[in-house]
Amino acid sequence: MTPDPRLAEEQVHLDAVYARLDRMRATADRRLSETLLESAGTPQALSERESYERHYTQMLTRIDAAEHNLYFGRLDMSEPDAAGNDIARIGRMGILDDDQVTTLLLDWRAPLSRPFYLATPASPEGVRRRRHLRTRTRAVRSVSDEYLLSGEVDAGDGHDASVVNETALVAALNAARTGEMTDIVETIQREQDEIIRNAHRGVMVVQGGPGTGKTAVALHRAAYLLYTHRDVLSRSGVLIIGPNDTFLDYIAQVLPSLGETGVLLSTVGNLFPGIRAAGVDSRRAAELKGDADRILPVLRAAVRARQSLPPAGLYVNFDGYRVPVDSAVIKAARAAARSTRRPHNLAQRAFLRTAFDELAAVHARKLGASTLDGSQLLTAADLDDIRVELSTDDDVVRTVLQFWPTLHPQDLLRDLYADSRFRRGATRGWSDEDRAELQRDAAPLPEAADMSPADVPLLDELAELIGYRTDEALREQKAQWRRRIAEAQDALDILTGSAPQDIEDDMDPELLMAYDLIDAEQLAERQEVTEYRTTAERAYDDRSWTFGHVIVDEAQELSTMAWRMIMRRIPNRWMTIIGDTAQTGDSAGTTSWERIFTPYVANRWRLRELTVNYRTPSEITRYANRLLALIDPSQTPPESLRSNGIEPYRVEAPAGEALATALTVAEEADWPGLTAVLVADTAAAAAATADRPDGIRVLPLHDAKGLEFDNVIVVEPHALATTSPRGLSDLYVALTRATQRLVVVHHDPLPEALADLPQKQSDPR
Ligand SMILES: Nc1ncnc2c1ncn2[C@@H]1O[C@H](COP(=O)(O)OP(=O)(O)OP(=O)(O)O)[C@@H](O)[C@H]1O
Repeated sequence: MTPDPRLAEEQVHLDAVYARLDRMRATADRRLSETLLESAGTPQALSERESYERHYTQMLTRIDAAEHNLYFGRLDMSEPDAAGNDIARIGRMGILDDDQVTTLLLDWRAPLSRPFYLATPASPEGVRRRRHLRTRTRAVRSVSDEYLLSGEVDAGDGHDASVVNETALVAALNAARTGEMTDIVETIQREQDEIIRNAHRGVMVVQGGPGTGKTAVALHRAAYLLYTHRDVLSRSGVLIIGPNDTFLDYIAQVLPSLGETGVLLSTVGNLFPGIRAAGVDSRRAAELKGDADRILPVLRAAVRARQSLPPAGLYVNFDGYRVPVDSAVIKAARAAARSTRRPHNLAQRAFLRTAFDELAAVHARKLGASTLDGSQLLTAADLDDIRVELSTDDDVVRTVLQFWPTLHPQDLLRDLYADSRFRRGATRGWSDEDRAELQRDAAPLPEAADMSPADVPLLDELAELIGYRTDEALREQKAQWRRRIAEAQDALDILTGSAPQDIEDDMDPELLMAYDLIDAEQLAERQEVTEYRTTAERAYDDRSWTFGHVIVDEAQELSTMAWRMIMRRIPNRWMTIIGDTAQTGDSAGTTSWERIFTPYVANRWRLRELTVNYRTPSEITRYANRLLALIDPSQTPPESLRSNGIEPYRVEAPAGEALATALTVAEEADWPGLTAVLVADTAAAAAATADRPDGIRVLPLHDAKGLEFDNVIVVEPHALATTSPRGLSDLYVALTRATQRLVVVHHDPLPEALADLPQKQSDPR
């Protein structure tokens, strides 16, 4: 067979592009080394060095990310442009030649690349021919062409369009899964492209069934927005929220593979600085904590309960007198603080000011009253003096502050859970059962370990009510640090000034601490350097950070309290929301987008839908769609793009042995690719996970959300469908995780949607 001349032609261009990429890499490498060698004496020089260093490092990251499949598409236009060009080559990054004028490669996100994704024979967008290239290790392996103008057939150059038997899309969909999501830049489809590049600057909800590419679209939209609005977004950052850490690990490589690293990926549970929520709630507790109508009044009441009144007969000793601190004084101070309408901690100053005014007045009345007629003998200046003295008397300040103490969100939430009287007062109108759901022992756990994901939005809400800012807390920590350094310096001066020569042999442990702190000084200097942290890192540490764009994936799982927390991070409301209400498993989650967004943006949110299922072959989708009809008959089931001829089947297991049987099926079958065994019970999944051969994973359903595998075994669907109130949705999620093969292993009777699955005794390949 004669070699295809198109391969040679494209190889010439590919070589030129890689050669240029290598030169760009060498230049960036050299500049980075030079930058690192420069000394940075002044803070300004240090700052400049840091910013160059970041620039070259990012450039190298982009270059490295683009290495694989750098050049993948070409458009031949029907008319040349003004400069006489009628060919556009499209790749993972834009590349200009050494002259900085000639375009060797267009970035896939550039406007000129768009027809590559949009053109169809019905609407060719000026494109005559679209070419897909498959390359590996810098060599062109295959080329396939599509002719978009009528009359031009796929044969003009003597070669059939299907040099590759499958189109790039089908090849991508059939590829074995690696356990990590990959990018789809080469095969983005029209309805997906319209969402990725959508110019709407408000809330856009992307609804679509399982496997329609919602997550893929969200990630490519992030990459597109960073490219198109780099100035704004590199300063304010992009936040992507996912349902759990397993999911975030699964998608973590997609943006770096597109050369974008400045995005913060987080779960709701990790969104409060300093907290990694590891606690677990009962379903009812999570539901109560997630429901703003139920829990917000409780949090408000908890803060107000800390604004208390003194017991009768309380006084402070001041200047040899007993000054009463009675309800009237504290009530006046409390009213003054509340009238500021500021959060609790920030209103404390007003509280104290009024309290000292009142106490000074009480004291002055006693001290300065004329014995003749009771008239006030003290002047206004005397009263001022008393006020100042009261406000600098530790005992007085401590006594008064009990009634408007400085609050900390975590301490307050722990008290609410652990102190039954406090909880009872804050949860008026709740049933005893619901109240008991909040109860938790006051175990002296290490910081943050006891908080659950549902607690995190409550901490955030309390931080708002209290006026607690983590960046202020960090600043305070830093200030403390500097004070300690200064003290250490004093100690060191004394130590070295008066030290005997043999101090090294005879060191007092107390004095050693001074040396330790001097070491710490260098650390403190490094802290200064952390001012140049990346946007994502700074945003992570700062609760009050507001992002330029926020993407929420699996958004149907979020509670109303979680939404309040997220909305605080994005006051401009430029958001992309990805989800499928039919997959809602969390009982605090949503079944209606309208209910979620109307309070924030009224009716100014847009809905976009994805309709094609790229993941699941039609053999599997048939069963999943029956469930969808039960969950929400109004939803149109997504269409499967392909069929693979592998029929799902069931295997019956002895009582109590469904999981063991499923594992045997998985191991004996030895199917190609990754296999997931999905169960309802988290503990059973954890116990069965150890010692599995590579390629077989046992997962509780919650951790499989958003993921996909070549082969999926669903264990005991009846249990999945009945364990939670949203059980049918859970089963729907389970059935739609497979890209190739679905097997159901059960002992209990099957839900009706699966009742006609053919049975197999043992699994044939
Ligand atoms: N245009 C495309 N080209 C190639 N692969 C695609 C395309 N669109 C989607 N896919 C693939 O289809 C699979 C499903 O995509 P994705 O996980 O984004 O779907 P989803 O809608 O988020 O699904 P779910 O709701 O079930 O989590 C992924 O493997 C993804 O890479």
